[in-house]
Amino acid sequence: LQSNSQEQQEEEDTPITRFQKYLRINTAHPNPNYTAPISFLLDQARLIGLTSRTIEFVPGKPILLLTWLGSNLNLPSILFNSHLDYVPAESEKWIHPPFSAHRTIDGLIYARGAQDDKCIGVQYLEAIKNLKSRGFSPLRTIHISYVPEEELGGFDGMMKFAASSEFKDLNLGFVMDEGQASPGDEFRVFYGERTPWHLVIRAEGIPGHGAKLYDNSAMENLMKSVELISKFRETQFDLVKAGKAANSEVISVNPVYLKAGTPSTNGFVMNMQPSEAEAGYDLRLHPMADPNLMEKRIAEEWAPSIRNMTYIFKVKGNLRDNLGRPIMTPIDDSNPWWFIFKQAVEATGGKLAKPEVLLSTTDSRFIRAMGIPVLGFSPMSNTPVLVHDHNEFLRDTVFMKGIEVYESVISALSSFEGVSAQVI
Ligand SMILES: CSCC[C@H](NC=O)C(=O)O
Ligand SMILES: [Zn+2]
Ligand SMILES: [Zn+2]
Repeated sequence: LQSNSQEQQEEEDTPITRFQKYLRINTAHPNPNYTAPISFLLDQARLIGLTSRTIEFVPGKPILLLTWLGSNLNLPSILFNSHLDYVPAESEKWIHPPFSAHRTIDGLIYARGAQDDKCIGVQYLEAIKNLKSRGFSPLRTIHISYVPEEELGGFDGMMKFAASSEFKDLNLGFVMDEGQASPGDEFRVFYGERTPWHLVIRAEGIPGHGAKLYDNSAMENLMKSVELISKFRETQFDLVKAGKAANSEVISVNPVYLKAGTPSTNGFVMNMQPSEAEAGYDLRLHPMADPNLMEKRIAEEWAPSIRNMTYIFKVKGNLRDNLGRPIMTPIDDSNPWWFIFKQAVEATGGKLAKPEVLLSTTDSRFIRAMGIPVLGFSPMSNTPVLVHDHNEFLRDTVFMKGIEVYESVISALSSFEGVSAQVI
């Protein structure tokens, strides 16, 4: 009986079943399907009455842009962004298959992407659909973007889009992008995020017999650095453990690979000390961190040339905008969007937690770097943070509440007339 009612439930066309359909389209790396989700979204957009455009900066990696024109085309527009891709999932380690979007009797929807970030991609559309059916008409133009490749750093997605003339022509005044779930009653909101530096350090030395003790081998030099980096990591982690800083307020540095040794047919040659060794690290820097100080530490302590070491950055995100300011969206009197957003959330009975800097990284950084204010927000309260984890889920009632929150947020932001000219 139960399975029957579940099947019936899934045949209906509701916001929840549309969410499930979107989740089931496999957009996991390394081979995300970008055509299927875009055709799904285009169907929705047509039904709702939004205009659409796809732009392809990199072949096979399209961006979908949906638009609801405002009544005053002179005012800067607003953008709601989400990404099409999600990270892979180890199916056999999940309690429900990650690509089936199973909804339990209790209303939990298990799926890769349920939190990160297909929820918001559908909620934006559902909210607009409801606003349209209530006869609302926006003053400012509303855009919704669906971008590829966020999970790989956005280099073939938002980075190219943000640098384009198409983006400039949108004349954006304010942008909303993904946030993160909140285990408590309050919604979380992000005004900035840490910047990624992907660092590779390399040591070279003369090879030698595995039985010989000698100075300056590649391995010895690399291991010295590994120890120093671990010590630095500990100083940062200690601040967090002592309650002196939040996780996102310190500099994190985590080893992600080690590469050394001379390969043989059954593993590695065991009696040879190798002539080259390298290690990869994922660093994340708070926007207020000093990038010059960090690079000095890397050059002088972690990869000093006097120990035959070199370093390169695979990724080195900017910490400052073109005017030299830390890349953060103001959340004070200087940013009226912040107050409109906050009021709109509170009007639905929602409460906001103290605004935060995000631990990880999203596409927002490319937009903030251009001086456009961005808030990161995914309306998921009373929900454990399961981004990139096994058993990612979202409760149906939380998803539905999020639609209501976006109705309020979208209508408020798109009705904002702007700061009136100052009277002298
Ligand atoms: C090099 S930026 C990578 C972006 C990625 N975003 C989500 O997890 C992250 O690792 O934070
Ligand atoms: Zn995401
Ligand atoms: Zn992610």
